[in-house]
Amino acid sequence: MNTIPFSQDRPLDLIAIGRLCIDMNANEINRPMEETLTFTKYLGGSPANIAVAAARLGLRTGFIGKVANDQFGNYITSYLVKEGIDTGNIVVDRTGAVTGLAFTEIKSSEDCSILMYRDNVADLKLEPKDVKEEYIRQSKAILISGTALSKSPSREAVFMALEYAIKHNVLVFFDVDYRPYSWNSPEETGIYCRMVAEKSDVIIAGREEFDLMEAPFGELRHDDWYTAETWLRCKAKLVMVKHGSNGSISFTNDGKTFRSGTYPTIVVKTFGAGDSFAGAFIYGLFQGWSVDRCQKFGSASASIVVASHSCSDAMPTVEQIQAVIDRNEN
Ligand SMILES: Nc1ncnc2c1ncn2[C@@H]1O[C@H](COP(=O)(O)OP(=O)(O)O)[C@@H](O)[C@H]1O
Ligand SMILES: O=C(O)C[C@@H](O)[C@H](O)C(=O)COP(=O)(O)O
Repeated sequence: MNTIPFSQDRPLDLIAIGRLCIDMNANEINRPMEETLTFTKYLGGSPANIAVAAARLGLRTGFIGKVANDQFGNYITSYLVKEGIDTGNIVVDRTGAVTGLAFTEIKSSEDCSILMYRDNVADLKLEPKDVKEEYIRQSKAILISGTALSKSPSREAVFMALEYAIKHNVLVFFDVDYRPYSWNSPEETGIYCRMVAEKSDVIIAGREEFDLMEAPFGELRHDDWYTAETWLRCKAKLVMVKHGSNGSISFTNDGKTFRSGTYPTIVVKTFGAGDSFAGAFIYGLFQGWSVDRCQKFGSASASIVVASHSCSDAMPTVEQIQAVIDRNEN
């Protein structure tokens, strides 16, 4: 029996919901932003990156989101189409909102940061009426990205998607994807993310992100076992705690624990690890693999993306990920 039971006979495997943006990644790496002259444009936004990862691996993937009515918006939609992602539920904003931009600074392989331009962004203008019950009903799973909860009306749109998913037995993946600049306060983040986590089947987050959700409700433990107990007591079947270059640990509702380290790689930049990890991990769950194997697959995928210049464009194929695993096992 699969660890994660998906509804069968649905035309789509995964629908991601939330941010569709642009990454501008510094071409002159190992330099501060002040000295960076040129950037390369890529599709960005955590759920967009995860959707590309999933589609490249062969999952039938769709997206619910809102893009600006401009050239960047057109670029985003056409990139997704090229990747075979269903864009029929991506709405074009008509209020003059803009595309979110992430300028990345790659100072060294350990020291990277992002300057975000996210005032009046189209992705956070997604409205409940943009979320179609019939579309969600057609999928085996949805992926909610926490940043979409940071502002209304996107927040309500996500809750609508969550309720439709529960109603139609669509599995809910929740990636907390904490981006402080999107929120008014850590308490606000904690409370809204907690409301989604309580109803999610699979929760994927870093240690600090779980701390945020646990913080407003008692003593902060920074403890993966406490985290697992907290969320497995709710609806979660699987809790994944990511620990950056120290790997990850996951817990399932049948009392099992799985650990994964990382694969050796030449790191160009740190970002993109979480999105590639999530995309490949989710793919593995769809194949009915053991959690252990999914976690290794996710980790191998991340090792490829951190060694690349981009996030979305660098998402690997099954064969590329398997080659990393094989190389390290022989
Ligand atoms: N420097 C690295 N080298 C190899 N793999 C890495 C590295 N950093 C992260 N990973 C892999 O990516 C996974 C997710 O990374 P993490 O940094 O925790 O996510 P996020 O990017 O969301 O913060 C880790 O559990 C690990 O498997
Ligand atoms: O999510 C964004 O808006 C920016 C991403 O496209 C970016 O490249 C990134 O930070 C990836 O996130 P991660 O995988 O959690 O490191």
